[in-house]
Parts: sequence; C-alpha cells; structure tokens
Amino acid sequence: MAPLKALEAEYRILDPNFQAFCASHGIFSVEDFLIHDLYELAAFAEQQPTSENLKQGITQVLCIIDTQHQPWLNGMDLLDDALHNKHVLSTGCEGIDLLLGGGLREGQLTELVGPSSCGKTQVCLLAASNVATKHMGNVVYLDTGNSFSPQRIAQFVGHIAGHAFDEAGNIIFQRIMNSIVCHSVFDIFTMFNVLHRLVINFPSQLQKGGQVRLFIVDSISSLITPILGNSGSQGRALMISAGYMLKKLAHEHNVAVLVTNHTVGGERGIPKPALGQTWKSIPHVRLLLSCDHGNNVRSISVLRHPSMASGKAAKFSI
Ligand SMILES: Nc1ncnc2c1ncn2[C@@H]1O[C@H](COP(=O)(O)OP(=O)(O)OP(=O)(O)O)[C@@H](O)[C@H]1O
Repeated sequence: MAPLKALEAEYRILDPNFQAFCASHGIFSVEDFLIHDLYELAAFAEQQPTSENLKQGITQVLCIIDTQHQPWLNGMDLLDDALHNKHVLSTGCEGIDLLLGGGLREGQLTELVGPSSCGKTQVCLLAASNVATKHMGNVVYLDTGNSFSPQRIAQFVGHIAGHAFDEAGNIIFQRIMNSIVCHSVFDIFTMFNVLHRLVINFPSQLQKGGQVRLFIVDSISSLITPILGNSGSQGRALMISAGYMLKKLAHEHNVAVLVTNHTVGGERGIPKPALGQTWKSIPHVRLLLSCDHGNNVRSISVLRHPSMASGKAAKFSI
C-alpha cells in the first residue's frame, strides 16, 4: 500500500501537517495504519490544535483501506455466489468429470499431480479443447515446457464436435481455436506479468469475444522449483504470492484454474507432489494422476477436496 505522501495529491486532507502528525507516531504508509491502535491515535489527534483536520485525515485513510479489501461475505452470500457464478466445467474426460461431480469448478484452483509422462499435459489440452468447444469460453494456457500442441488441440476439438470440419464448419473451428490463447512462460516473473495484465485488463480485454473460463499453468512446479533452491523465505514468499494471485483470479473473475505439478521421490521411494508443505494448502483441489505404461489406462484419485473424501478414485483413458 502507498506511502501517505504519495496520496497527498489525490486526497488534500492528507497534507504535510497530517503526515507530520502520523510520522510522530511512526506511521508513514497506509499499511502502518493497520498495525496501530487507531482509537489511541484519534485521542492524540484530539489534543492537537488542528484536531478536526487530523480526524478527517484518519477517516480518509480508513476509507482507502476499506476500498482495498474484499467485502465480508456471509454464508448466504457465498452460497448465492457459488450457485450463480461458480459453474462446473466439464474437462471432456468422463472419468475425471464423474470423479469431480461434473468437472473443474470456477472459482477454484485445481492441481493435477503426477510423474513425468503420466498424461498431465494431455488432460490440460483436452480440458482446454472441451471448454472452448462445449462451454464457448476463452482459455488462457501458460506453457512452461513447450508442450502445448495445437495439432493435438485440433484433434480433440474434432473428436468433441463428433465430426471433421467442412468448409462451412471451418469458421466454427477457427473460433474455437482462436479462443485458446497460449503464452510461453519460462519464469515466475513472466507469469506474474501475464496474471497482472489479465487481472487489470480483464473486464475490457478478455470478455470481448467471450469470457475467460479456464486458466491453465502447465506446469506450475517448473516455474516455482527454481526459485525455491537455497533462497529460503524469499522463494517461498514468491510461491505464496503466485498461489494467492491464481486464487484471486479464480475467485474474483469466476475462472477455473488448473495447474500441473510433478512428483518427486518421497519416503521409501513413494512418489509425492513436488513443492512441499508450504504449497500443499494452496490448491482447493489436488488430484493424483498415474498411468500404467503397458496400456493407455490412467488412474486419478483425490488427494484433497473441499467437499469430497480423499482417496476417491477413477480410471480413464484419453
Ligand atoms: N497425440 C497423442 N496421441 C495419443 N497419446 C499421446 C499423444 N501425445 C502424447 N500422448 C501420450 O501422452 C503421454 C505423455 O503425456 P504428457 O505429455 O501429458 O505427460 P506429462 O504428465 O505432462 O509429462 P511431463 O510431466 O513430463 O510433462 C505419452 O506417453 C503418450 O502416451
């Protein structure tokens, strides 16, 4: 949040006199207000010759703080929001949809965990194709490892539509393909940039040709693992910020967010999700994907879900 000095141009009442009064109490920014006893501050203001102006200044800063945080929502508001704004998007994969009670939920961050080559990218490409074809929604796809395949998307779209596209249908095919936007992103800072641009421009830019309904990061672990290294708390802080921004995007814009995460060897060689304990609590839904390389059958099970028992599993093939 801004230093008080930076707000003076917009809010005249936060003049140098007010700033000096705040500075004498160790308050230099809007953030500093949050950790101060404001009743005590108001009492000090009362004793000053310019008490009226100072009290107006305090009220002004509280108004600024009010506009920064989300409004409080009671249970009824949340239920209403869930029923009217947070729809379920089918992934195009029957097994996953059945397991999740319909598919990916808007407003939630869903994480797909699995070892290399188990099919995480295939599920992402299928979900993108299905949302663009069946739900007529836009999809933003962050590809971190050059694994996005437009040919595979085209194959899925043809399969979902149930037919090859003739000349007349070509316009529909082009609309579907155009509604999936892929960004190559190789570091977390570029992802922050994309998210920032998306959130800032959301209402005008992204709803023009249909709302963005699905946001995919394949894979989140390859963006986060390099910053964890030995950098300790700084890397973890960036990881938390990434999770926070993805969840903010999901909640405030009613988008389903799907990220992938690889596995690493855990105790007794049993694979476990990478990114560790700090990340564990960030996704709303965690799914573990595995595959038997002898055939095309994949298994998926629930590791974490807000309204479902862990361990529930299904099998599917793509
Ligand atoms: N065009 C295709 N048609 C059918 N199956 C495919 C096709 N392309 C890839 N696959 C299957 O998908 C598997 C690779 O899956 P995918 O790339 O989704 O794995 P991943 O879990 O994302 O792996 P990584 O973590 O290494 O990126 C291949 O082993 C192959 O069986």
